[in-house]
Amino acid sequence: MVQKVWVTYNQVHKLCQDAAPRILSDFKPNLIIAIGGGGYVPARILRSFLKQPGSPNIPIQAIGLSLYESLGTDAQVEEPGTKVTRTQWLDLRSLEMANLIGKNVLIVDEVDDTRTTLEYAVKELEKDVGAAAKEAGRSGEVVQFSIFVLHNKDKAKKGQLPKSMMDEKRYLAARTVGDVWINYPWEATDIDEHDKMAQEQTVE
Ligand SMILES: O=P(O)(O)OC[C@H]1O[C@H](OP(=O)(O)OP(=O)(O)O)[C@H](O)[C@@H]1O
Ligand SMILES: Nc1nc2[nH]cnc2c(=O)[nH]1
Repeated sequence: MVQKVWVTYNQVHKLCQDAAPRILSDFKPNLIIAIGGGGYVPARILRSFLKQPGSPNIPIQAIGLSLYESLGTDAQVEEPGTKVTRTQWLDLRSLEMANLIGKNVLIVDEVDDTRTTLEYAVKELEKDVGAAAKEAGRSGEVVQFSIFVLHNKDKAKKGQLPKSMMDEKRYLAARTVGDVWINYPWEATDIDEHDKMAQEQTVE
């Protein structure tokens, strides 16, 4: 049986707060792309910590990717699917997205498990953004992608991220954990029970 851990809203908030200075100094994002559903709440919290006086908020765009589904008898632990499903994508022909060419984009998700989702997101975004830049006659200008996740599971990964991203340390996990199942607060149907489980557990 896989070990389960419970993470509270306050813990998520503080993980975003702790990571923000490093994201601001090293990644300097012009745009956040949240991978839904799990990336939405961390992305929104992070935006408040990335706000600089005198500068506008960093915009958040969303992509919807789904790999896991509830299949087994244990409703709390989901099984990985075999392929990533796109439920929402960016409109790269919009004016706002064209403005992104040559800028820094921070991809946000809550958890890096097998890395399948992040590999898919980075590959597909690089491909689409590259094509948009070419179309705009600006192929020389790349979009620099970086990644922020709340939790990275320390395990053999099925997906790979670009070597340059890892070498240049454009990947940040607020916490590295073992191969446990993390229950996030936004998945809870009874938040008081969720918080109770979080309080009673022995692991942080
Ligand atoms: O590293 P991986 O093994 O790819 O797993 C991580 C992904 O799995 C979860 O998404 P899920 O497919 O459950 O969709 P959801 O965010 O809408 O719940 C999570 O939000 C990540 O996107
Ligand atoms: N909630 C949740 N979703 C996941 N998707 C992949 N791993 C996890 C996990 O540990 N918790």
